[in-house]
Amino acid sequence: MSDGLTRMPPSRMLPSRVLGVPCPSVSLLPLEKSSVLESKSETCNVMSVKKKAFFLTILGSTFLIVLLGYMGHIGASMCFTAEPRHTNSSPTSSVSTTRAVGCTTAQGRSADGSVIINSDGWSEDGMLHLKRTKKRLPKAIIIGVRKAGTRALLEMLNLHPKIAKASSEVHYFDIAENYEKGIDWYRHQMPYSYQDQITIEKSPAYFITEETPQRIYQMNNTMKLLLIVRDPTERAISDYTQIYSHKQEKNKNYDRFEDLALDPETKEVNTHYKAIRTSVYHRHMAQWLNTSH
Ligand SMILES: Nc1ncnc2c1ncn2[C@@H]1O[C@H](COP(=O)(O)OS(=O)(=O)O)[C@@H](OP(=O)(O)O)[C@H]1O
Repeated sequence: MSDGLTRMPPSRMLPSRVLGVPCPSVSLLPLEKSSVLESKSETCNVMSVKKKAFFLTILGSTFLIVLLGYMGHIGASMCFTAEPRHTNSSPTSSVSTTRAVGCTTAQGRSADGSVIINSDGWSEDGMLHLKRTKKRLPKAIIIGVRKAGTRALLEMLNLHPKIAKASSEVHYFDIAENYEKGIDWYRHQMPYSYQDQITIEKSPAYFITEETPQRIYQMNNTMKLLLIVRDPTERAISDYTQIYSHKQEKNKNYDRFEDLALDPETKEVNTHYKAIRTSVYHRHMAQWLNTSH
């Protein structure tokens, strides 16, 4: 009595290859020897199952590796600081956003020192940002005055889509250690921006630092300088209060404002005290006005 196995075409009954691997012990068997056939078939089936399991494991592992690699890519991308503000700030951004993924550790720079972005929208400096954006030197700087509302001014300006602000105070022109790092370092502190945007940074200490006007002038003599001032006495008190609270946070003592602001002997205003000195605007302004000569 035939058992079904013998009625099957050889190719279905005894696959000569299992997942592309030859099964020689089976492919040479005569069809009529059904008993042998069955036992061999079982052998082959067992082997086939093993091989299938083996190759499925390989396939599964490959899939897992690819999946993990993809997730790793996403994870890496998420580590970077995207600058979503630009997403809404350019008419081209809706197209750019979908392409703005990628990361690499290479430090690619163009001849003028700008960070290069390749055609896929991948940054060459390990940062995630939008295609066609790059780090550019500022065209405007809020130079001060400290405690006069410089942060508010920067944030308000930054509401405009054509403005790209540096996220923190850069202190390039007033701190010698930063200035010595050079113009590329300074550019690197800037946000990614489109060509038609104005990059802006604020470092209120610039206004009162003697070297700053000349340094800015040397870098760009058409730089737009923004100065916001406040009632000098209120500004000095605000300045004192900030430092006082920092001292308190560290459980450190700090003199009273009147003891610092007034000369202890003459009781005149102590213009050597920094909070007062900063408020004598005309002295600092003279430095700026004389710079280009
Ligand atoms: N719109 C507006 N009008 C008036 N005053 C304002 C405004 N925005 C900020 N401020 C006050 O400015 C003080 C903070 O100034 P800055 O942002 O320049 O401070 S800092 O130099 O960056 O530390 C801080 O002053 P004090 O509160 O006296 O410390 C802010 O309250």
